[in-house]
Amino acid sequence: MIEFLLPERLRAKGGLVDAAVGGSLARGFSDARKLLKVSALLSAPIGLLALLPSVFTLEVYDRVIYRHGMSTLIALLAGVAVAVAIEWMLRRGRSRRLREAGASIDWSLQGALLERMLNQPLRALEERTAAAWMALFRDASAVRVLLTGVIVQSVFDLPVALFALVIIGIVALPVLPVVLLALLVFSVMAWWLADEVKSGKVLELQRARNLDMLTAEVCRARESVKSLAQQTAVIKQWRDNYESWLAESYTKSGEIEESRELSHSMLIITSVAITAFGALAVVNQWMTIGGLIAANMLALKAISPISNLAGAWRQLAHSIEAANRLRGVFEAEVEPGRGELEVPRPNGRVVLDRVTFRFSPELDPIINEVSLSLEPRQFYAIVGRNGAGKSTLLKLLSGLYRPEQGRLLLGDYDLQQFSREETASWIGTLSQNVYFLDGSIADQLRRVAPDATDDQIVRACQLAGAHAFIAKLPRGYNTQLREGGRALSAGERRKIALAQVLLRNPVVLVLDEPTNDLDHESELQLIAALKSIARIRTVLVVTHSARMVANADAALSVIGDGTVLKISTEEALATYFSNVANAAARNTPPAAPVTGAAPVTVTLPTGGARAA
Ligand SMILES: Nc1ncnc2c1ncn2[C@@H]1O[C@H](COP(=O)(O)OP(=O)(O)OP(=O)(O)O)[C@@H](O)[C@H]1O
Repeated sequence: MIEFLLPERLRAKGGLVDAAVGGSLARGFSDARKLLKVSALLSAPIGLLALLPSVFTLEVYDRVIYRHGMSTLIALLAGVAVAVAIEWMLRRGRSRRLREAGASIDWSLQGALLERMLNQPLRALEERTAAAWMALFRDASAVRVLLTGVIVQSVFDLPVALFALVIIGIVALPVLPVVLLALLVFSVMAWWLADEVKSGKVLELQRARNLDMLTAEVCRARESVKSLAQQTAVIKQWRDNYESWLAESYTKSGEIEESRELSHSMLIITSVAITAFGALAVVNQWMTIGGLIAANMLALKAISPISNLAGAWRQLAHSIEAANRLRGVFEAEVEPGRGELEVPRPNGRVVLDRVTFRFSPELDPIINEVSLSLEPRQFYAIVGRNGAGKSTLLKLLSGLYRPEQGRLLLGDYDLQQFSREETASWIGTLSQNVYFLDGSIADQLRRVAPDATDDQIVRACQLAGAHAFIAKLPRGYNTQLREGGRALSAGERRKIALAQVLLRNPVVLVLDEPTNDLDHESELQLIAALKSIARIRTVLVVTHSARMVANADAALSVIGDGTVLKISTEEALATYFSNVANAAARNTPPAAPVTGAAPVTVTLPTGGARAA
């Protein structure tokens, strides 16, 4: 079983990130392995010492009681006291090492899982729900429990069973066959109960996982549930899931209780059988009465590791399942790590060379053999109907999605060779969904550009239109954001996110519907800022805003059948914005290029205003 958990099995091939993840995993597991070895070694003397009370009983009956050996009793008591003290110390040492091994496995596995998860391509991240990703972290705990919990301790105690049998053979040979028979029955019973390990799945735990995931979803969607008054449907769905889990759990608990009761009865039967056979043997003087009592105690020691293992099958099956799921994540492909050489900063030309992309093999391509060349110092609007594929195209252009076929070039470089950090430092992406990790506004900005000066941060916020509202907050840049920034308005969140993008001073700016949630004045300011940035950078904006399109240099029309056309902004306006066309038909001027907005001087935050 431990074979599943070796770091070599959890490590995927090649790449710097792999080496880093594999390295920390291997270190954590190798530390744990050393500690487990010491614990296993300590288990031998602990097991031997644990048998002493039986030997003590034997000696008390056979020597002290029958021969009135008071000095023997004192010597035995002294010996037992020393043995108990030593055993206590050894047990403490073993528990400490098992605890440390658990901590080492937890630390390395959870850390490596997080690293591995965040280094997977965005598509792989999207394929599991957030709740499913969280469940994987609980899987890491299940692996730790397997390696340091009751199962390992029972395995460590198996040699004790052997020692106990040897002593029974010496002091109570006639009852040995009874004990061996009992061991056989317990082993068969343990195997019979191991159906979950044999089938490789624990239905109850699967249902518990589903219930956990649904609960997490409900907590996340609480606002939508409330605003759409979906409580009744949600509560029903949750109760159905709960009942499905409860039914399985109830049945399983029943089976476990039955097996526990059966074990209990079997132990009594074993003890009665040993006593009965032993009595006959004592009467026939084949063994002593002390041997009989000791044999009863030793039989319990021999049987308990097997019966403990039988009770731990469910945990074992769960841990094996968890390890397999984790192995799937560790074997999945990750994005390349940072290159060995720092290459010159690319210019802002973006080339799509016969690029095809689809979400899964059975679906039609969203982008089909598209070739495009987007030039630096240009402002492109990307337009198209809902669901046409604009955001998908943008994710391809920003390196978040990788083409199934074809190449994506930034300047002279094929984008596939770069790490996410390198790509993000050149292509700044503002996605449709803005989410902030817990921390102050300043923390959010520093997280993306740790070396930025205060002045650069403030300038990026000014450029993004965020500084004015941040300045008015009672705690300004120290305002704490929680749960993605719920305390801010959607427009405010978008402005801070734009400031994060600008702080990285990218050569290409890729923005997905940046004017969503912005008021009229903010939209005008943003358009003016983007126009200024486009004098030195490449700017690509997915938009439904006629005003934004009117101010772009060119438009890309995403048709929705896999093709993308490069068209003029006039065509884009005429085709996609019926309000503009209608306005034109009514002889009213279409949305004019921004002239009234306050002029914005663009000095990019890091490195100043550089030509692309
Ligand atoms: N993760 C995904 N898995 C499968 N299909 C997806 C996924 N994301 C998007 N799609 C599908 O791809 C198509 C294009 O989606 P995309 O988000 O690119 O559209 P869009 O043009 O940006 O739309 P909108 O204007 O509404 O934002 C849609 O039909 C959508 O259902």
